[in-house]
Amino acid sequence: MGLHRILVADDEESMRWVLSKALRKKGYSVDLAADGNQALRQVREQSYDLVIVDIKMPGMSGLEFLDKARELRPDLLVVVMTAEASMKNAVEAMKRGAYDYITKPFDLEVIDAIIEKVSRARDVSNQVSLLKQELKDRYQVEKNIIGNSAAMREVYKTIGKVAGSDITVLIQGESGTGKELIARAIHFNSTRLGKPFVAINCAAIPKDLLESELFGSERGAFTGATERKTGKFEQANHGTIFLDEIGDMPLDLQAKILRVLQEQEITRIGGSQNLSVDVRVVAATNQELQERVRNREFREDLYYRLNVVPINLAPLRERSEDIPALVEYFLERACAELEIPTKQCAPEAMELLSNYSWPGNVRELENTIKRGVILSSDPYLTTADFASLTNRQETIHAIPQEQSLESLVEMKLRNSMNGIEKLDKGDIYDRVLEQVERPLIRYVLEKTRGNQVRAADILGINRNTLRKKISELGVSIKKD
Ligand SMILES: Nc1ncnc2c1ncn2[C@@H]1O[C@H](COP(=O)(O)OP(=O)(O)OP(=O)(O)O)[C@@H](O)[C@H]1O
Repeated sequence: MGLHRILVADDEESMRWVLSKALRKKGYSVDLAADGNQALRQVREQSYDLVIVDIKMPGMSGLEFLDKARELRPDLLVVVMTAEASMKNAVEAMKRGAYDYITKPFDLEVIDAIIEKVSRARDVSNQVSLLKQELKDRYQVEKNIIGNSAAMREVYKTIGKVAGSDITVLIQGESGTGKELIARAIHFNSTRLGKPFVAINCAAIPKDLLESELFGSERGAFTGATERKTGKFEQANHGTIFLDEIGDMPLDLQAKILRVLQEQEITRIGGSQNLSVDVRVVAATNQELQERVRNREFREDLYYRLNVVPINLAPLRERSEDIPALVEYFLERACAELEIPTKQCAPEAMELLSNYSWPGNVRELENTIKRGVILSSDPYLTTADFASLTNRQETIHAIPQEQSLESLVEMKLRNSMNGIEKLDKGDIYDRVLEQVERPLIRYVLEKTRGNQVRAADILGINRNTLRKKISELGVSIKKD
């Protein structure tokens, strides 16, 4: 965490020079401003870990800057520099929220001490906010796992038993049964709470990229590796890694995962150093792993190593007594999202839902309820609202991701286009498409770090079309 970026604002050029030289020598990135206005502009445009500002500057004074800067960024840490003679100013600055003050003239050691103090304070405050967030998540996880069937009660018992230790857990279950939800519950109920939970879907990442995603790579390890990259195992240090769809992992990588489990060590691609990591592994699969072991597609030793404690999530059709509670839960959530009073499900509709086979499991049920809520204008959902269940059995579960995106877009559209029928004319069609295109392109460019050739390939559009769209839509490209 620590400090990286510092802004120094002083009208005295010599002071700027001395401070920037000293700070840069210590490896910080330093920006300079010659007056309060310029400093404020920079604070608006950049994010700084620390601002060191002279209190006495022409134009906007340091105190005025302090007020305005903290209005823009309430968490900004500002240290003011003041002449010894004007202690009153220092007191005033502290009252207005300065983090500390230094009296001029000062030795560079004073600056070192301040930076050390700021660094420590930032680390503590970062840790506190991480903990707060994760406690919140934990609370939500507990509240968010629904189901009181014997099968689910067994799952809760196992979570309780394994959460306190570092035992490796293998969660098996069909797609959409809640494997990731359970993995999170294990993490958030363990002593690793407050440390990272890192999930990676081994089936979603191309095989040749998976290794560097997991273990990281050194600069120059392969073409295109222009900088060092930390892998998911390093990111999950002291926390939990969730290896989803582990059954899809290629055999050579399986051997490497086994090594991490045995030795708690990883090596970045292109690196020679072994790095020790302390990571709890929770893996999941929707395939018959034992079958894959028999077919020699999955290493037997890894299977036993992962399967220390198995959790089997039954498909929803085998625990249909959980369906009514899940329906109510998803009804409440969908209506809250739409900011409408909670809808109910008529008894016959509930029966229909309870008897359906749910090949896409809980995820499919969740999407079906969302869709029902959006499309019906009545406070009661009836069998008519779910009539399509009988004839879309074959297709709906094949595209759960797309369907949920569609529901989400539909929900937003309906929410934001109230009264549209009163318009005589408009350009709604183009404007809506633009609003979908822009975030899509921005997202893919972000993921490809601004590489337009790769982005066009992923999007499946022509490179020139992409270029045109970027300029027409005014997509800004962030390269980090
Ligand atoms: N018992 C449950 N209570 C409430 N929500 C659930 C439950 N089980 C699953 N869900 C919800 O269903 C959706 C799918 O769950 P999740 O992603 O955990 O499934 P998965 O088994 O990991 O799926 P996949 O194998 O496709 O990755 C999520 O939105 C999750 O919150």
